Amino acid sequence: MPPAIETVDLVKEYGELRALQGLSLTVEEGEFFGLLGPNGAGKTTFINTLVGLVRKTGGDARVFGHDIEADYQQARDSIGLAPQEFNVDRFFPIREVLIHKAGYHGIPEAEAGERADEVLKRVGIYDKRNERFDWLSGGMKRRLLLARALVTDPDLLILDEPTAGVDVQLRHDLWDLVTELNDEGTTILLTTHYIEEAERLCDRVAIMNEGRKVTVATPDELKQRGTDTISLRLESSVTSSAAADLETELDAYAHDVSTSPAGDGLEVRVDDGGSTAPRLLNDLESRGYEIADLEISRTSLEEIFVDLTRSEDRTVTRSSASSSSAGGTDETDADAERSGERTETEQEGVA
Ligand SMILES: Nc1ncnc2c1ncn2[C@@H]1O[C@H](COP(=O)(O)OP(=O)(O)OP(=O)(O)O)[C@@H](O)[C@H]1O
Repeated sequence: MPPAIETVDLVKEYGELRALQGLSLTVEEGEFFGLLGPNGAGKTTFINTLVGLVRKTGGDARVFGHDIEADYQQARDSIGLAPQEFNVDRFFPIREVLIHKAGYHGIPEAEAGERADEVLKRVGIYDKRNERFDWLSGGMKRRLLLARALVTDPDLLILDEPTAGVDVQLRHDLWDLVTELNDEGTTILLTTHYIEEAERLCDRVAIMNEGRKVTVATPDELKQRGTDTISLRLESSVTSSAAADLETELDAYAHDVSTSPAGDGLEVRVDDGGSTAPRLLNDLESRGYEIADLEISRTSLEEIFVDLTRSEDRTVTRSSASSSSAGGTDETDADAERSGERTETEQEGVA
């Protein structure tokens, strides 16, 4: 079976700007794959390229072995996209929106109706089926985007920041639902700014920055790249000259040693806190320090992410904040013409 997504040297230029700079990425069938990166890293551009909303400038991309340009329809039919932005036709009841979507992908009307009901139930807004998009709450709108992505029963579900701005309860509901879908065999590509979300859900994550892949790894592998901090409280204080000596003495395994202002606290940064702590305790006790308390903390995935994507002129969105992006389409007329989906009646602009 070919990979769910395979891109080789994928390039997208918007005029002078290279939003994707030769991105090669493989997502295996059945994976739950996360795409992380600061604002403007190129995540939405990558997704929009896969679904034909943005025309690549160079490189290759295949979805389940179908070339996204030469075999556009097969590639597109296998993808369900829940985009970042609300782009739903506001004039039709939402059940009809879903039926139109299914119809566009070749599903007969009777079956489309059944599927619409099924996915509306699945995302928990079946009782709203005859209402228009504008009448739904923000959380219900997110649910609808997911229902629309699911109505074609896609093999690959792409979620572009599905939980941006939703409340905690809905976030957990959505997590449960996408986990269930993945367990049933749906491959999932998720972009998110919530590092906790990626850590909790994804088998592997790719970290992107400025249109390039920085790394691909499991969340655990990424965390192992970080350092641990051993925090100690001492019975007596360390003088500043003793602290400088300690730093030299522990140099064999400590990246950094710092003392608290009162001198009775020490923070020692090491690769592996668990295995280093006994040695550190010995070293300190043999120098006459008595330890009152010890705690080990790991570098969080968020800190590693920030380190990997640090850039002078960029503000990285931290996990406590949501984000928004243009993420849209500046597409040329030729692009618009080519991506027939953009002119679908049920959708405004893109999907
Ligand atoms: N339609 C467009 N026309 C011109 N430039 C664009 C367009 N869409 C995106 N860009 C630019 O391409 C770069 C990548 O944007 P993109 O939206 O793909 O990033 P992103 O990683 O999805 O960001 P975010 O996390 O903020 O959603 C940015 O510099 C952005 O300004």
